[in-house]
Amino acid sequence: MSTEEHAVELAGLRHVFAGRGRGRRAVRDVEAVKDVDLTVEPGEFVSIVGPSGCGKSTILKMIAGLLRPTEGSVRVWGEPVTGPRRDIGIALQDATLLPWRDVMSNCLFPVELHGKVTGAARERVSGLLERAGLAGFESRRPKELSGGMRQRVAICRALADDPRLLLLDEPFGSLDALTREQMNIDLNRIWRETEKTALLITHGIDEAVLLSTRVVVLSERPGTVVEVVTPPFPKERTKELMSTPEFAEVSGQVRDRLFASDVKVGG
Ligand SMILES: Nc1ncnc2c1ncn2[C@@H]1O[C@H](COP(=O)(O)OP(=O)(O)OP(=O)(O)O)[C@@H](O)[C@H]1O
Repeated sequence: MSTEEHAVELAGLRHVFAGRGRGRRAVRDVEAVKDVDLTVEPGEFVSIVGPSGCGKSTILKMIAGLLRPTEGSVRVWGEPVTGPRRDIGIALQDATLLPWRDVMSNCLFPVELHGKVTGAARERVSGLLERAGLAGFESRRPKELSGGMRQRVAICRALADDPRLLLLDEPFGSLDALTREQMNIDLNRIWRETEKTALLITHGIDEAVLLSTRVVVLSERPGTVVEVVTPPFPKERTKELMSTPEFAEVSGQVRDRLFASDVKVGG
């Protein structure tokens, strides 16, 4: 492990999805991301925003070890990523909970995959569920929960094996605006209390500014970093913050860059 330990280090990252076939039915190669350089420090909450299809999920999958870069390197805690890692937790847009398992055993699933479920793991999950406002729902099945509750379970599950890095791909994309705002406040609290490093992909500019220590703006596909905005707010974020002129200014900065980034960078 390197002495200077970044949580995530992306250098010259490029990914091309290979095409297939020939002639009129051929599917062309797609260059999803290129020249992505980004470093995330321990304890940060970094959001990635960018136009639809600019390669955000592709970047996340490469960090998670689910997809190999065509060029460049991905390091997590100083080590090259060669496949899925136990110290990375992931939550996606769809909660993808197992319908026949209750909340507790859904959360314990990644712990089971990696070994034995100990009393300590159960306790950790109970603590997470409590922080997520789900105490008392441990024995419920996913279908007995609301959409927001299911997403909270998915985040608890991502944290269940005590990962050092949390990867979130549009986890609240399917929720209504009000629930989403509440989830953001909850996620900020969970992030502060668990002291994890988090990387979030989102289409929500306000969500990114509200949650993040840094917001990374990508260009249109092939996605590359065009701006990094640092919201100058304390770690604890509140709903009230969103109505301040300072918040509006930072959101405006991200929004302007995002619309400007609709212009292709580097051809
Ligand atoms: N498995 C795949 N095979 C081929 N092309 C793919 C594959 N996955 C993604 N792509 C292409 O790569 C590009 C980037 O996709 P990606 O899902 O990373 O974008 P995104 O920024 O996350 O999009 P969105 O914001 O719409 O969710 C898109 O053009 C997409 O069509």
